[in-house]
Amino acid sequence: MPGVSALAPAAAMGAVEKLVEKAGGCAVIDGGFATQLEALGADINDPLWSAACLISKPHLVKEVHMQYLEAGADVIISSSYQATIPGFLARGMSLEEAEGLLRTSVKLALEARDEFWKSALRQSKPVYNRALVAASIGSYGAYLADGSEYSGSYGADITTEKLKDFHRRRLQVLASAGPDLIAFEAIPNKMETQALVELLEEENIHVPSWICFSSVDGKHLCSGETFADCLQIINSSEKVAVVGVNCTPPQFIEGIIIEFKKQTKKAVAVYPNSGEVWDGIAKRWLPAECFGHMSFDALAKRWQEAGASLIGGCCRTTPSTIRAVSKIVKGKAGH
Ligand code: MET
Ligand SMILES: [Zn+2]
Repeated sequence: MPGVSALAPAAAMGAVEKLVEKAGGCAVIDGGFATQLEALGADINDPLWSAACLISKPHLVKEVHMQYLEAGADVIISSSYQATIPGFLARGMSLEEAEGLLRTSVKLALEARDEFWKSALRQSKPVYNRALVAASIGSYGAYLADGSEYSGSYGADITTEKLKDFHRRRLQVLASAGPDLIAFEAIPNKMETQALVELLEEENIHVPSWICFSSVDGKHLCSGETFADCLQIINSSEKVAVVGVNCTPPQFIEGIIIEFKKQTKKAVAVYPNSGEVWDGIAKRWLPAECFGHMSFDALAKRWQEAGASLIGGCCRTTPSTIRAVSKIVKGKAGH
């Protein structure tokens, strides 16, 4: 059954549908995680990127989660995007240590959520919902850190089976660490989409997933393959509750939502980047190409009207972006 109708009884609703309903039809996702870690002084110029902080600065990881919760995020995404077992092993860690760090990423997000929720209840702040914790899983390309994250070209030797093997153990470890959701982020091609859908079945993962693609032209995945082809694969899976795009320029999002709404009944999540472009060679952000005169939050209102059920931000967005998004999509002042 793809998706659950708006009239489904509460008992039949999944965690995401319940949250979206509680949030008034549109839930807010957090913003750029690595971006905010850097803003707090962390050095993420590392093959493990933001996941390096799991080793050196776990208190900053928790602090970033707290800041996004405070800003109004209904979903926070763990710091495991670029945390991989082979990545940690290459750092000289044991398998136990590597798996422990993956679990730590979920634990830090759960602790932040629980502490924040406790204090929101104490202060009876009705603007907040109890947030969900999504365990982040980046693509194989994010692990390679060679630019293929945004090209989707994994080379002739890569097969669906190899991609499943790459993702298998991390998925098992993260799913067993107690998150509310698994968030596959910035998936750049169809082969990886197929691998993830098959893996969720094979491993019989009970935590609901979302799969978000990245796009550089607003019409295709980074690989050039169509959203329609990938959504068809995902529609057949009951394990995937949400589909969407992240780390994609904001000017493409409205068109993408319209396309997705034609192709799927699943809830649609969008959390674009700021529109700045990552130059992987020079390792710096280039200024945003013009996306009209609209601010990120004004665009978010249009994404909501176009049918997105979850809206947030990705790289180069910050807690103030999320505060503004939360205000505009929930129509509530006061964060
Ligand atoms: N959740 C990750 C982050 O915000 C997504 C990165 S997309 C390249 O750091
Ligand atoms: Zn991003």
